[in-house]
Parts: sequence; structure tokens; C-alpha cells
Amino acid sequence: MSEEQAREWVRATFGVSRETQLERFAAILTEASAKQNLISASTLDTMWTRHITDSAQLVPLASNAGEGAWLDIGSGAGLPGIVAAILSDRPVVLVEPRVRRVEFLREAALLLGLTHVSVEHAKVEAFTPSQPAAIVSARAVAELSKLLAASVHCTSLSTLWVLPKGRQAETEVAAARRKWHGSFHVEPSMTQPESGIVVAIGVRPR
Ligand SMILES: C[S@@+](CC[C@H](N)C(=O)[O-])C[C@H]1O[C@@H](n2cnc3c(N)ncnc32)[C@H](O)[C@@H]1O
Repeated sequence: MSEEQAREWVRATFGVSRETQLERFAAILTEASAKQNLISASTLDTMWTRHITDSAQLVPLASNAGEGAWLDIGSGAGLPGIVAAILSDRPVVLVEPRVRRVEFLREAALLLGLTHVSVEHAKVEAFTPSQPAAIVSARAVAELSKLLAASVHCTSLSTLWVLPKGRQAETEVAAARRKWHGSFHVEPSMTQPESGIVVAIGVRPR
């Protein structure tokens, strides 16, 4: 998928005004990346395929989730959390332990007028939401079984998990099934065909 195709998919799926908001976020992220290590410099020229559309593709996968917040663990550069907040009206909670990244996330949410975003300065293990999350995402944060162990206390059996996992998706699911009940499957990534997105529901320890 080319950069233009990645943008076109966003425009066709979410409309021009959301695409414009995402373009503003891409500019904010590019500027901030000059000051701190948020995304690899080598990916700045492929911002849509590698980051924006790569994150946006999670939103339709989460469309059957119940009411409640979207919890993005280890948001870092706002991926996918800020993208999800631009594309969805539900409350979005970003959990991030690194202080400079927290400052970036708060500033980005402010500049973009995302009043439904809150940023928690914490490791997910030390954070408990007031209500179980309806959706959990986490991109490039931890191996699947470890991620589930660290964050299952933020969820209920109806929480929908959408977890971009790269090439290891099937292997990580096979390992997680030994320790976790639930319905797990792997969706192909639209932007990186060799990568998979783990979609899970009903997750609970064995
Ligand atoms: C490789 S970065 C990925 C950032 C972002 N999700 C992305 O895809 O660009 C991993 C992020 O997870 C955060 N992180 C690591 N351990 C965490 C934990 N236990 N709870 C919450 N966030 C964590 C790190 O601070 C870092 O920002």
C-alpha cells in the first residue's frame, strides 16, 4: 500500500474532516519527533502507512465493542490512541509511564481539541480505571501473554482487545492460549501484509 492509498482509505472510510485532523496530528508528531524519540526517523516519510493508517485500521475492527472507554496502553507517540480518539467519539484513556511522552500526548490532545482524551502517567499495572474498558489497544508494548497479565484487571469479559502484533501474531496467540481462555483470532494488517492484528474477547486466566 502506497502513502496515497493509505490516505485514500482513511478518507473513504472516515471522511475528509477526520482525514484533516489526522493530517494535523501527523504534523504535530513530526515536529515533536525532532525533539524527542517518538517514532523512528526512518518512518517519517511513510507516516500514513507505518503509523496513521496502521493505527486507523483498528477502529473498524473495534466497531462491535460495547459502550465505554477505549484504553490504549503504552501510547508513546499517540499510536494508536490519539488516532483512535480522532476517529471515535467514545472516551479514550492513554496510559503511558514516560513523562516526556505523557507531556507530548497531553499537548497533542489539547492542540487537536480532543476533550474526550485523558492521559494517565503510569504503568498499566499501577492503573485501575473506574469502569472496565470496552476496548483495549496496545501497539509494540509487550508480548501477548505478558500484556494480558499486566492489563486484564482493566477489563471485563466483554472487553474487545485489538493488538497489532507484527509477524509474531500467530505464535504469540498460540502461547497465550496455554494460559488464557477467550476467543482469539488474527486479522491481517492492511498496511503491512506480513503483520497480524490480534482480536480477542472473553479473555480470562486459565
Ligand atoms: C515501543 S513503544 C510503542 C509506542 C506506541 N504504542 C507506538 O506504537 O508508537 C512502547 C511504549 O510502551 C510504554 N510502556 C512500556 N511498559 C509499559 C507498561 N507496563 N504500561 C504502560 N506503558 C508501557 C513505553 O513507555 C513506550 O512508550
